[in-house]
Amino acid sequence: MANHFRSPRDAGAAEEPNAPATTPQAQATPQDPDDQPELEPVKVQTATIRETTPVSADDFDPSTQQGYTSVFAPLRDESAPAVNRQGKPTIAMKNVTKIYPAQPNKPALEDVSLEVYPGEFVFLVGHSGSGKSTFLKLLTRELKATSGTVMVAGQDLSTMRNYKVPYLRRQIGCVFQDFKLLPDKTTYENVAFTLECIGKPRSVIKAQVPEVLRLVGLQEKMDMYPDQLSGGEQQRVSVARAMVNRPPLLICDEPTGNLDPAISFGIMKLLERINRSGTTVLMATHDREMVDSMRKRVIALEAGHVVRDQEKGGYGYYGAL
Ligand SMILES: Nc1ncnc2c1ncn2[C@@H]1O[C@H](COP(=O)(O)OP(=O)(O)OP(=O)(O)O)[C@@H](O)[C@H]1O
Repeated sequence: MANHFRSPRDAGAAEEPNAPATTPQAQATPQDPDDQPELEPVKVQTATIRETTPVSADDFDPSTQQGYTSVFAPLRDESAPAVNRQGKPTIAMKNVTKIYPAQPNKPALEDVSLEVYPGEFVFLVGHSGSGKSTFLKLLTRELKATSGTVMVAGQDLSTMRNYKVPYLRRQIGCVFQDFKLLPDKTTYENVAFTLECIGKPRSVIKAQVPEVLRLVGLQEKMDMYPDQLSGGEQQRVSVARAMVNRPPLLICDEPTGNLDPAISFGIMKLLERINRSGTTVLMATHDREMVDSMRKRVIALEAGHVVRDQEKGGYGYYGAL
């Protein structure tokens, strides 16, 4: 059995001001210690997840551990009204323009203003080169806007000092097309690494990692390395890693881009479930079928402009280019 509890190799990396949000150490969030509701395990693709106790050698009550937060939040009632758009938005962009120095006459984004509220599920669609990745990178402060204001979770990224950026990124889970797993770490270790890097106690890690792996249906593959997993399984590890600390915002850049349709559907159902437990999800995608079947809010970009912002929208005509 792999050593789940070895020290992080470079826990200090979490505090690097410019650590990209693509890394596990960038993903975390403030915790609510009272948030420990139970939830039925999810059915992922064809595998039924058995109701088991968390895989742990020790018999202890994780909820008594300081810093423990269950990843199993209650699901929002599906028949409940759509998201309440009052209060503080998770994302607020006002007149945002981004110009790359290499293309000074062609803004990648121009005068973009929009708001995304807590609990929303939003698809970001558009042709290749329309500005989707630029949009997402502005939210993690991988890029800074040339002008305008970008607010995430109430924080103004335009004026945020570099040393605060890692703390911002702890509130944003990221899932990418190419998974970005650490190849020399097991499933368990890949997820645990996120918590290790932000200094979570070993007892908390030991409780939360099996719990989140159970949620994504990988509790029986905890000791496998990424190259022993299928693409869909790897993506589920990366989803587990992104949400192990229950970030309020989950950003997904083409999360199903490398997966076949059936597997993609399982990933989308997982993301939808995470969303229904309160996490705001923003997903850039070219997956027309997925967007059309989910009927969520759709924001469409064309040449750096928002050309559509539609409740329960479809993909639109972006497939040909
Ligand atoms: N580092 C960069 N330097 C200069 N121009 C860039 C840079 N990154 C992106 N661009 C340009 O900005 C525009 C938007 O690119 P972006 O990557 O955001 O599009 P996208 O919608 O994510 O595309 P795709 O769907 O292919 O990933 C494009 O014209 C692109 O060429």
